[in-house]
Amino acid sequence: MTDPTENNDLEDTFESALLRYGMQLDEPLAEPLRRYAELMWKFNEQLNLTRHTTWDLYVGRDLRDCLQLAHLIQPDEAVLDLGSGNGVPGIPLAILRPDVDVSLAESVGKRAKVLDELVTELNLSVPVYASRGEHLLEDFRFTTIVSRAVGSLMKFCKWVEPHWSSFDRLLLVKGPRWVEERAEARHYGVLKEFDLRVLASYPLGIPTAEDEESGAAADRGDEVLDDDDDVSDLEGQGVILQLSRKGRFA
Ligand SMILES: C[S@@+](CC[C@H](N)C(=O)[O-])C[C@H]1O[C@@H](n2cnc3c(N)ncnc32)[C@H](O)[C@@H]1O
Repeated sequence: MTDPTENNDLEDTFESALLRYGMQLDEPLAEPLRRYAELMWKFNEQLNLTRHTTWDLYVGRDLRDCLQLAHLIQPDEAVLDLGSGNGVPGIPLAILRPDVDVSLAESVGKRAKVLDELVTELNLSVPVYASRGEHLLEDFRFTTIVSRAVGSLMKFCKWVEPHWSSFDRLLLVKGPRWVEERAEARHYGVLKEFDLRVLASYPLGIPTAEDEESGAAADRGDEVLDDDDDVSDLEGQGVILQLSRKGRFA
């Protein structure tokens, strides 16, 4: 697998990055996704929103995660992106899945204001709440909470623990360190009441021919992970974890 950030010879356009990562998007989706990145980078000059300021990083890290997530949401769901920051994954998800009601929660007021401007400019019908996501759960109900780069598995279990009647499942986009997060959460006993599943796993970086052949970016099915399950086959991969109440998605 190649790390695109180390190769200065690669052409850095949206189209070439999509090609390199083997992603195909129809123009009606590609256009707003391109525009979102351009707007985000414009706001990034005033406020620290993202370090992914090349097309390769945007496509290879942000879009890759959002496309994986988009496959895992059922029609007509109500989704909350908790800790939206720059809008990932909520904004691309709203573009990719217009049938889904997406809301964004961001606790830092200045970032929430920028998110508001982004969704307005992109003509998306996406409410933005300048609030801690878990506080919203006191007044609203969602089917799925999605989140990336906001907190450890253990933190999430604690944040949402009093609010499980306000949503059905959590989908967390995680890098390879999720294995240590799982060990920490197990150690403190916070996973006892929950089922943890790896809904998707995928290679980080540009997929190789072998990745394509072996189906490395594959749905993992919906097996609940047992305490002693060997997950070494997922080493170095990105994953989407689903946390739900025991037996809820049996
Ligand atoms: C590292 S950024 C990640 C942004 C984006 N999700 C991404 O993947 O690039 C984390 C963001 O979550 C926000 N945040 C942290 N805890 C939060 C909470 N409990 N509710 C809402 N926002 C939160 C922070 O203010 C920050 O903007």
